[in-house]
Amino acid sequence: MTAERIDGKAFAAGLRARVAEQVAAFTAAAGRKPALAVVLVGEDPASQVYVRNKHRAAEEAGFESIEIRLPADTGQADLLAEVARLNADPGVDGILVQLPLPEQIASQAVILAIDPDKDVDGFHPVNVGRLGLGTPGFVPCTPRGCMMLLRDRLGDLSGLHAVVVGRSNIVGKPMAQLLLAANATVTIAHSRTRSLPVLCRTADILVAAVGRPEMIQGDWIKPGATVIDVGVNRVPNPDDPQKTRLVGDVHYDSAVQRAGAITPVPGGVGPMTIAVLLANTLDAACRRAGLQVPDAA
Ligand SMILES: Nc1nc(=O)c2c([nH]1)NC[C@@H]1CN(c3ccc(C(=O)N[C@@H](CCC(=O)O)C(=O)O)cc3)C=[N+]21
Ligand SMILES: [Mg+2]
Repeated sequence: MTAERIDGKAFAAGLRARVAEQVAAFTAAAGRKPALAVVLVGEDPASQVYVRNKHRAAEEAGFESIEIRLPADTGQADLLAEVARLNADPGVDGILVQLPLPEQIASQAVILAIDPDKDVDGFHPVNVGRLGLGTPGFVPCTPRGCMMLLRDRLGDLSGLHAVVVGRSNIVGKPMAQLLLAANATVTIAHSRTRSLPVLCRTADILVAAVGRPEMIQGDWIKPGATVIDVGVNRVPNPDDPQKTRLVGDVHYDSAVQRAGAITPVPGGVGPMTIAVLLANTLDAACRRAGLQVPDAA
């Protein structure tokens, strides 16, 4: 059996096109473009690539894209002042502070300072609480994108066993909440979980978000399962040590022989993250303008 490849890149392109249409409708109704502000502190090369990609995707979809770059030695107070300025700016709908932040800055303090109604990452405790309660709020982009791919592939998730490997605040925990809200039976596994391969083999849905390159092997996968690989790991390229290669948390070549469907890396979950960021920003703009929030998926 060879798994179907879940084309996140194509799905994300479709989502971005739908968002672009809704952005045009918003701009006509509100008399201004919806606006996303992305704050980058420092010069981490990977972060620069992500921020550039977000900027390009936002402009292509018709958003006003505001990029704020601050030096690597920026103090916490200065970053908080920047966030306060963006909170107070009525022309800004969504605020994203790129993580990780330099070590002199406590990311929790920064996240807490963002207006929850502009928190398009869904990282603010108010939005984390809303997700837990099942009340309207912003859902983190990566898990929301994974849910769109799962619903597209499987439809109703009721009663399926979902195993989420990884318990981070930005992926594992919110992913588990979303699966639970969709009536899946959810297990959260992590680095201390005993008999992880045996547990994974009971999963109808396996979400890999541990940040360990190619950790999950084909023989950990239940035949026919749907595998969502959230990992984005840069590893040395064996063919050319000067270069790196992007791999997931799943060993793709062995997993593809067991799974029913699997997301590749790159081209799976990553592109969805950016498309959902745009969908969340449009939601924020509509809510702030008192317009009806369009259906994203
Ligand atoms: N406040 C904040 N919000 C985030 O959402 C956030 C963040 N900080 N910090 C970093 C992580 C990571 N992240 C990704 C976005 C897109 C791809 C993506 O498009 N990946 C492409 C490949 C890109 C490449 O080649 O490097 C793919 O998987 O096909 C990956 C990872 C968002 N993050
Ligand atoms: Mg862990």
